[in-house]
Amino acid sequence: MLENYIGIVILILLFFIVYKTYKIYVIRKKYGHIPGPKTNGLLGFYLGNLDEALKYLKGGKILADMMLDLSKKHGSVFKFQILDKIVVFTINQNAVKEVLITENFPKIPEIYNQVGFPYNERYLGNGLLSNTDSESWKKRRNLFNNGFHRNILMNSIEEFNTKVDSLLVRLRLLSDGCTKITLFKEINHMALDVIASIAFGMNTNSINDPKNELNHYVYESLKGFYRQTFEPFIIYNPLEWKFLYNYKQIIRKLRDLGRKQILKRILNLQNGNYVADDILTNLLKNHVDEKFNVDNMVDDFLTFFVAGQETTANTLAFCMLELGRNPHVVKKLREEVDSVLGSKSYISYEDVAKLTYTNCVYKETLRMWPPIPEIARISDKEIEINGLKIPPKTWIQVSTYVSGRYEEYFEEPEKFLPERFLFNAENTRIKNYTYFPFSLGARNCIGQNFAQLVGKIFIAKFVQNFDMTLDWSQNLGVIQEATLRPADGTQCYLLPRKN
Ligand code: HEM
Repeated sequence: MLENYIGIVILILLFFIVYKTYKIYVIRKKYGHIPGPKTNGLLGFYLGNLDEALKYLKGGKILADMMLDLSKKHGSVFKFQILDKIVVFTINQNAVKEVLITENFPKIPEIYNQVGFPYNERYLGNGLLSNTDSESWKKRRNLFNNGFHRNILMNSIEEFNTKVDSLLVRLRLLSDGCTKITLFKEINHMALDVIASIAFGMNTNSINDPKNELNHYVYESLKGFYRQTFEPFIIYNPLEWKFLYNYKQIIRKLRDLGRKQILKRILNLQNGNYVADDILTNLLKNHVDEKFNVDNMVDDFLTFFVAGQETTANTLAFCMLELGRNPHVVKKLREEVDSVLGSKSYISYEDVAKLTYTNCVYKETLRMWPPIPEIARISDKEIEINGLKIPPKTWIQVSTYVSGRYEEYFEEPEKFLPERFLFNAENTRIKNYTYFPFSLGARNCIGQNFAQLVGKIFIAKFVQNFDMTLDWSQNLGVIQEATLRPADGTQCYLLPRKN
């Protein structure tokens, strides 16, 4: 009996190995005409370039650096293999345009389902970011486009100022020159408050009360989510089941919070009217399945925090790191800020438009340190890149990180040079489709104006108010989880500005 079972298991295993071998043989042949890194021996046949990727990670580098090194070696289009998957990577300008704009190839369900439903739990669900069905995405995007329009954001300028000011008040209390401050953490709280307030009319005050429920659950939900990306087999490990159970509870609590908030808004009860939680929960039940779908709304509620909070905070934490390394940039920034604002603390929309150099500093930060370094899509027709035919159903990866550091596109790419974004009369300094930290085309970032506004206001007010010294003992490198982030979160010491 036992021998029979073992025999069956061996047969299934053999069948699996033969199937995988054949599958890998076929895809390697299919993409044989595209250049790319070699794989090592028999193991390399099965694992592809996984060993090289792991070497980068173990060496404290990020995968985006591996792509950069490969593009220096193989040019603007190459392929790499991870297990039984071949990905075509490109920073070719025409290809970037074709993939993201002209053809607008679909998002890859295998990747975005992990964002929507990690461990089969509804997280961002079918929200804007993770939605892979173009028709349903279009309807939702149309719903939200207006809310993020420049004119609407202009009307919120006071609130942007207020939230940044709240953070400045807190930083002032810590600016004694010897208290170590982790700027990423502080800015992350502000980013949550500003999204909560402007997008949902919520007053969260994470800046002074980081333990508030929303901040806590968003933070914890992201932590668990990252593990899925880098430890895909966690679900099969019984020792991790407790973690998974707790993680799912966190997501459920976060979604409950979102549901209640949305209902409060819908029922227009938020203006000081207290509604007990259990009443709200009952109201909620009655609203499900009516003409609007509350679960879909919760998807987007979470999406705006998950897509907007960390990206905004990472960018500003990177920016502060670069300012710490480049005092001459701070000097120039201050000259601009002083001439536009003087001692004024309120920054109007018109002021923001005048902060040209500040804008360049923000853009240069995103060139070097885009929080979302690469984007993958799946082709739904054959395309040609540099004369190479790329078959339909190919995973194609494009990368603003690699483009932004590619010498053919940006001179002295390792240097932080905001001036490169000061456009000359012909507006030709930045080559087309080489810089896209907010992505391009129909599925670009809906929050980009929002992020830039809060970013520029923060940078201007920060240099207007503080002298910063970086803690040089911190890890000044970068980590790549779901997003790129300064490894130690930009640790520094602050003093009130002297001159
Ligand atoms: C510096 C800050 C930010 C950066 C660098 C950034 C970058 C991006 C990128 C690259 C994408 C495309 C992702 C993909 O194709 O998978 C994206 C999409 C998105 N972002 Fe942002 N983002 C930022 C801030 C924000 C903010 C503040 C919000 C909202 C408050 C936001 C909301 C979204 C949403 C909802 C999407 C999905 C859009 C769609 O597919 O229709 N982002 N973002």
